[in-house]
Amino acid sequence: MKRTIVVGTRQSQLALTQTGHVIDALKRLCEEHSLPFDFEIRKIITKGDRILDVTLSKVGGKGLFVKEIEQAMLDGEIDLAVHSMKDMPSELQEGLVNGATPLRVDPRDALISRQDYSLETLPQGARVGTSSLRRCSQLLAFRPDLVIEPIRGNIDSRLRKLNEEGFDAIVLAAAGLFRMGWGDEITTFLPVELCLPAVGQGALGIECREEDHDVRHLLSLYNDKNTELTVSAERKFLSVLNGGCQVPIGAYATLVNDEDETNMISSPCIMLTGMVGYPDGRTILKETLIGNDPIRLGEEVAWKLISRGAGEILAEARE
Ligand SMILES: NCc1[nH]cc(CCC(=O)O)c1CC(=O)O
Repeated sequence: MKRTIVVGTRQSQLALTQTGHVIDALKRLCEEHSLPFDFEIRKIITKGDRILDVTLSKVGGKGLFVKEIEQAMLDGEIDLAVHSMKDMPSELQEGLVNGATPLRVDPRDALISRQDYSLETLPQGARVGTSSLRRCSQLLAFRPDLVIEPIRGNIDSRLRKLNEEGFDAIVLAAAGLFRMGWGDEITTFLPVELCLPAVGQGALGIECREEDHDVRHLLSLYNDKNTELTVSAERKFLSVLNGGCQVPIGAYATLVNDEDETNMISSPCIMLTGMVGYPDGRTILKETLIGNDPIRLGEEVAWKLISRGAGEILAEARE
């Protein structure tokens, strides 16, 4: 008897597309490993989807999109759910776990501009659309003359607004555009040195019930250890700073060496950069440290920034 795994998803095009990709990958793993599973999609409308017209940072509440999906999972209506890692809350509900962190794709932010402007060549006072305080802070630090204006909605409606609302450019995560097959829309990528990505950007998380051993076994086959390590350092950094999805915080971790001089595999070495900045870009604090343990590393980078005044910046940004 085949078990049908019910996959919950939000209705946005991005959510549906990501969920589709993950189901395809899981089906391939089931074939490879002779696992007897079928898959079925169930769409869920979350609170976050119903209030897209309100500024999300004002509505607050971490994991706005995730809560109802988690309840459906606890109720047994669905068995797993695919989340953009950067939208996944730091604390999952009791009884639920992140069963897999698949291989991360491009973590960078991308500039989509009319007339092929790069961030350097945008005219003085150009209007750039983004609702992210993190993007706003870093763009203004580099180009204080830019006029940053909020732009909300799904990726497709933001691309439409670029033209309809007369923006010179907008900034979106490259990952979402690639997953949608819209990579061609990208004018330039913002280097991570200029615009540090959101914690977990470009990665996915796959949530399931802690006790669901069939699903957890399947998901363990889909996990990417390196992505899991680097993303957990970034997420620890964020949780120490107590950041939600709308704070001027960024972080990006990579593995710096898998081997020591003798070419023996040594424990992975993680390099984590964290940033906190005023939304107007007048000050940006950044810190880079290297370490073996992702949790300690995340804490250390956060404490270092706190000792340099990150707490005051965040308190002001939250007002
Ligand atoms: N904040 C919304 C959001 N959540 C996840 C993505 C796609 C990128 C990703 O998976 O990291 C986006 C769009 C964006 O920021 O441009």
